Amino acid sequence: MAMNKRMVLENLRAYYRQLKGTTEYLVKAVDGVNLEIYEGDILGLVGESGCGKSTLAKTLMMDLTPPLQYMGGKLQIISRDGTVFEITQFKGKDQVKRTLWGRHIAYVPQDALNALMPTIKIKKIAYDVLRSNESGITFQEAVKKAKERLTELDLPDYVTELYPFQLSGGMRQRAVLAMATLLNPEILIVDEPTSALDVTTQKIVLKSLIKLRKLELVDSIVFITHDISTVRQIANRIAVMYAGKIVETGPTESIIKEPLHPYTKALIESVASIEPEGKEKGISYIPGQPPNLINPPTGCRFHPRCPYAMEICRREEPELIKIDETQVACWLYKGGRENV
Ligand SMILES: Nc1ncnc2c1ncn2[C@@H]1O[C@H](COP(=O)(O)OP(=O)(O)OP(=O)(O)O)[C@@H](O)[C@H]1O
Repeated sequence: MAMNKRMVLENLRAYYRQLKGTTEYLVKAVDGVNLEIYEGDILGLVGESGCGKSTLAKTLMMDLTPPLQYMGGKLQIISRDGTVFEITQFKGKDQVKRTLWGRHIAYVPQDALNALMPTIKIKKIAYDVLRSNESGITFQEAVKKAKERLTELDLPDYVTELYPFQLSGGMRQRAVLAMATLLNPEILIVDEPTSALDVTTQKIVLKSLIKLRKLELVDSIVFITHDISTVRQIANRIAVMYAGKIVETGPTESIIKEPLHPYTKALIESVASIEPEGKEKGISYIPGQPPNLINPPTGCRFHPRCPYAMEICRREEPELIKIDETQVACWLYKGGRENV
């Protein structure tokens, strides 16, 4: 089955410029990311805290403000009608914002629960979003569309009449999703959408995300989390990020059941050993620490923590190679899976 690409990232790089005294340091938070996102994907982007997931989300939006800066690489959105947007060729953030945000790509950040202005009713928020795309739309038409979208996400339509502060956490999170997707963007990026919610509410929010996909209100979702067990419930594909790079991508089941990269293995084992109690945010049970991204390790960035590290791993960086449906960047697989 031919799959339509919706987003292509090639060697994408974005660094934080940090000044200590008179010396400038570059924090290489997104450092050569290669990834393809397809129509129909719910892609789980996983990795420990600090590996660059949120920075990658900002880079996908080209929502870059100092000290974060684009450093190179390719970033494309392919729209439903086949238009290819070369995002890095745009002239500044304003042009990206006008052309792409909300229409082709939407982002619900980590602090989305507080993102809505508490003193503006949901219907006014919807009107502003819809008017930005279609200046002639009337207030009544906008409210009607907002009610439809809220209903699609199983929220009562009177939510339009409420202020964000009147909504519970779960309802507010779904209202944010509804508002972010009013213009049916091809791509929706959600950063830790459920981490602040209790388990029951988490399930409801995950259901809303699945619905956005099923109803084809969005084509592809990138779901960012440090929690691989949440991703398992919703994603068809997983991309594993470590120290600014994607180290493995593939179908959810093969990543969970047969992880190839030693980092993915460690990540999955760490979850298996701590469930269900120890899932507090940010806790890592993988021995060692993620590296400093100012001076990351040479070769494979995971080699100092890797139980299988070989000489070549310290010296040379592994490229992503294809093994069945999975892509993995690891020297263990240089000669194919049989070599391991
Ligand atoms: N404003 C900043 N200036 C300098 N470095 C930063 C800045 N913001 C983030 N970083 C660094 O960039 C790296 C990636 O951070 P990022 O927030 O993208 O990771 P993450 O995987 O999303 O983590 P989390 O799950 O905790 O949100 C980290 O090393 C972090 O310390």
